[in-house]
Amino acid sequence: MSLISQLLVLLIVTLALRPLLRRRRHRLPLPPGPKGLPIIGSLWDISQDQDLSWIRLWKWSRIYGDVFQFEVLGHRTVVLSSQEAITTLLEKRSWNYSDRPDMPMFLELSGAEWSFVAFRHSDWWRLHRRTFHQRFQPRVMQEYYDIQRVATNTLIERLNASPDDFIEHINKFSSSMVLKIIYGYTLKEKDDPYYRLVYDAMEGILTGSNHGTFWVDYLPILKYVPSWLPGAGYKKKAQGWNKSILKLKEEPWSWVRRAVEEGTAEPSFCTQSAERLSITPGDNSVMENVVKNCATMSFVAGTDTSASALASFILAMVLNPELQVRAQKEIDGVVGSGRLPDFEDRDNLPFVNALLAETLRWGTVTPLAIAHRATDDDVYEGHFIPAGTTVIANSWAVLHDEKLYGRNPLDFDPYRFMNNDGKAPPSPELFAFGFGRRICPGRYFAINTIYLAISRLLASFTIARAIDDEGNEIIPDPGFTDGLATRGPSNAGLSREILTQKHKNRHEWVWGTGFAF
Ligand code: HEM
Repeated sequence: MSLISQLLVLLIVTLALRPLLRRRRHRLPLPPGPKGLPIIGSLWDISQDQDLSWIRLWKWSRIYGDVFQFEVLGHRTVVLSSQEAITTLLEKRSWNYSDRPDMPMFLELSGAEWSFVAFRHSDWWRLHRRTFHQRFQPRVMQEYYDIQRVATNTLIERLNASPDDFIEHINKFSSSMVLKIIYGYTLKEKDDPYYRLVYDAMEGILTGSNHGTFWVDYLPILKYVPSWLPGAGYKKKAQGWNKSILKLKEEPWSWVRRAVEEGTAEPSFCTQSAERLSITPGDNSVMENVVKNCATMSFVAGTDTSASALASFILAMVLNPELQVRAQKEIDGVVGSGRLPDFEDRDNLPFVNALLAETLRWGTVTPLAIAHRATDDDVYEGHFIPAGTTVIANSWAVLHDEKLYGRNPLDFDPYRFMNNDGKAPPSPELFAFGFGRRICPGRYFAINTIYLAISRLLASFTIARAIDDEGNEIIPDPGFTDGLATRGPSNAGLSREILTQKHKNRHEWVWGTGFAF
């Protein structure tokens, strides 16, 4: 029998026997869910539904409940869509839900072995998390203020010079900050190699790490299938991503290494961690590898996420000009026109804070967070959750729950956070950054970044609607992209409608309250 036939037989036998071999370890029923077909389970339903992944899961939750399950190729996934279920399982019982499902597409085939976001719950993951946390805990945040101020001012200058390129400017804004903090590297104005590198790798990272996008995540044996076999397109995709994903780890680190050798290195996450852990860059120690992994992880995690939140904010301002006027009045009243808003102004800017909260809620950057996995068998409200189950929290569903955030959750409405009767809804920060022991460790830095950018943009510009050839305002479609991290303007809503108006009377950034920086 040829190798292919052997592999196919092995595959079919594995799939057919999986349900039979699975022990029924508990008498309680599994959570409700779609029945699915023999062997493939709900794969057909999933592949037929063209909705964004979190909308599809939200729709299923309306049919099967806030805790439902489905099976694909013998792999069980439980989806949590309510605050109660997420808090109980992922927060209160985080000892059992801090593992990750296997992500062979991402970690092995695409070469992202540095990505500790995808590591199993293990000592190896703990070592990375501790190393990262040292430089991203709240008490360190002030050390980054100057870098955040300079990056925000540069963003304003770039927007003023070429407003049409606003998507590129916000991308550069967030990557310039992480490059500086992590490697001590200053982003070049044009053709920066590391900026290009991270965006070259981004498609593979966002798609590959979204668990379940590829069958191989459900059936890891498929990673051994030769890439020339029909249907093995995922392997070719992974090979295409592999090069830039690997380079992401090596190239910026080599730059730091050279800078250290030449005595020109600026203090950064890399140099400070190396000093603290007595590593010499290039010594090939275990800890050198850990620091390199953490650095690469931060470069990636910190680049697209904050940029995505800012893109959603800009879209929200284009859609809701009256909110912008109100926020600008608040800023003018508190800060005046002689300087830009700063970190210490934050407590005095309640409406700007409400805009920030609503941006995190409405434009949910990571709508399905990142998949967790149950380590041991568990029971929730009379339903059995077997060990090994993948557990997905639908953060988007919770952040759009009318019971928590009031009416019209699809509308951008910061007033929902301005309630003075003591019944303000829960802070979106509780759901926007993941859960339990795997909660985003970069969230303090991300919130500071978004706050400063929002408040300084509002103080500097009025973000106006584009005008079409007939003189009518263009109202962009608030479309969101699919994947691990989404984007408000999606390069489809705002950019397609506004940026492609390049040579017409288009999107307008009007110089605002008239101060200099
Ligand atoms: C708006 C900005 C951001 C959002 C919405 C966001 C969201 C998330 C989410 C949902 C997770 C998964 C949590 C879970 O598994 O439950 C995560 C993990 C992570 N994030 Fe962020 N993040 C943001 C910014 C950042 C930044 C700026 C950094 C670093 C500088 C960062 C570093 C990380 C790391 C290292 C992990 C992996 C944690 C682990 O698996 O233990 N994030 N983030």
